[in-house]
Amino acid sequence: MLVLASSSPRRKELLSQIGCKFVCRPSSCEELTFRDEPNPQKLVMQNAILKAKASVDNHHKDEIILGSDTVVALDNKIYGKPKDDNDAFCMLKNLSGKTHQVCTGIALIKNGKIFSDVCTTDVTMKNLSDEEILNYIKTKEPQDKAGAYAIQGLASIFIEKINGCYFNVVGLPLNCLYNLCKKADVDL
Ligand SMILES: Cc1cn([C@H]2C[C@H](O)[C@@H](COP(=O)(O)OP(=O)(O)OP(=O)(O)O)O2)c(=O)[nH]c1=O
Repeated sequence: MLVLASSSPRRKELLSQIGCKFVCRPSSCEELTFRDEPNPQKLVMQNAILKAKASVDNHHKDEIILGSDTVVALDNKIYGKPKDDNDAFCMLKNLSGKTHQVCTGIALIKNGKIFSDVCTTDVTMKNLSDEEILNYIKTKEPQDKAGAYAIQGLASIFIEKINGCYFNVVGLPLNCLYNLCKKADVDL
């Protein structure tokens, strides 16, 4: 049985979309921040492993656990979920008119063995006026999203271009996950 170590409704939807049978077991763990690991790819991979490890149930050693973590990276800065509306404003103001990277780390634990990978997508956002940012923040969509936007939601109108996996931006790179499962001999 596959266990999705996540409370993200997006990850749940994406995994359901490919017909995978799984249970959700969100865990709470102390995640690393950019202060611990300034490299976004390494950061998300380590956090994905931490999340997966926190959901391991030692009574069910046959379970396969999937953890994941998404951040937005631009100009040597890493953006997670905004703390508040001000934080969301600053993030969107910085992302405006630029191309940033969205990195998602995924980690599978099978029989105590860890398999992990990371996927990166370039996302180009249009120039945003302060009014557009403020109106968007009012919708509350930015609150629980890395980089304070949801490509799959209202922010879709702000996205000029993407290069790479779309599902990675939403929180679960499906092709990357499929490849990792093959490596770990896990049947999705
Ligand atoms: C950039 C972007 C992020 N996101 C989401 C994906 C992730 O759910 C979230 C980043 O936060 P994460 O900390 O990666 O995940 P989470 O807290 O939502 O869930 P969990 O730790 O329990 O697995 O941002 C979008 O939904 N759309 C987007 O366009």
